[in-house]
Amino acid sequence: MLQVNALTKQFGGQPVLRDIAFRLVKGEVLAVLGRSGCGKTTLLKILAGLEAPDAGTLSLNGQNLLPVPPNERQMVYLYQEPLLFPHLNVFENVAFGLHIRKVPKAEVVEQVRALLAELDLTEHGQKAPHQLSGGQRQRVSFGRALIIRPRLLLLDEPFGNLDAQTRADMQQLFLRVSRQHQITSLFVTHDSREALTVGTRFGYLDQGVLTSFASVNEFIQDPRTNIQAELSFWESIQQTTFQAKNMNVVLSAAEAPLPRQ
Ligand SMILES: Nc1ncnc2c1ncn2[C@@H]1O[C@H](COP(=O)(O)OP(=O)(O)OP(=O)(O)O)[C@@H](O)[C@H]1O
Repeated sequence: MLQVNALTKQFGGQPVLRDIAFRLVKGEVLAVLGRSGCGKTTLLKILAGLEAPDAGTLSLNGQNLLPVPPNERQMVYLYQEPLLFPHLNVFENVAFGLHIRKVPKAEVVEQVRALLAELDLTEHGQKAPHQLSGGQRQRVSFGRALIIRPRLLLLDEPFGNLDAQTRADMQQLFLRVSRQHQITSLFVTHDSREALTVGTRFGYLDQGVLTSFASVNEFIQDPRTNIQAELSFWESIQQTTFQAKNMNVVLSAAEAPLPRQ
């Protein structure tokens, strides 16, 4: 279990995170919605060990994480821009984390093949990163993360650069794979629909204050998430279209020649 308590951070006297507290059980995905500049990246960097908090505690399965250096936290931080080694092909990029852990070669081949198949990348194993599409590169990056069985996956708008369809496909893939491997994740996004799709728990970060919601309904109902406003917008569009269609039916009926008596 990940436990975060009373975490605070300032930059130049300006508070960026205020008294952040939450718990995450294995396999849960905390989707944190927040506007630009609300402190999402700072929170992820503190969890990953790339920034130090000013105060607060951070523990994973009872272990105090604060003294643990980033490379020993067994966390993976995924951003919008997939980080791949340009000189290694897809297979070797995914295998990298196993090679540095001295996993026997035959086992590496078996694990990487299985993961590439899961990520629909089997036919791209020999390609270099520059020969892939953005969505494929992001899948390889995901594969590099998953292969080392991270204790916590930190996702910072990971699909923000992808077109709407590829983004939706990646969300589904994330859901399938993270459920299957019981990956605990903190997924930050500006997009409420993405938060609703990937999250099992929900939070809203505003000016460094994290609100955790007890249920998806509370998250949807909170006006700050803007979900109700968006739903009303789509309902009004639907109504307008419906009325326009009906109007067309009435007009075309009026224009139709009268049946002969
Ligand atoms: N190293 C730093 N030094 C000074 N200020 C910083 C530093 N890092 C972040 N900040 C400030 O902290 C605030 C939060 O930054 P952060 O990157 O966490 O925001 P964010 O929510 O991830 O935004 P975005 O979605 O735009 O990436 C911003 O006002 C930013 O300018």
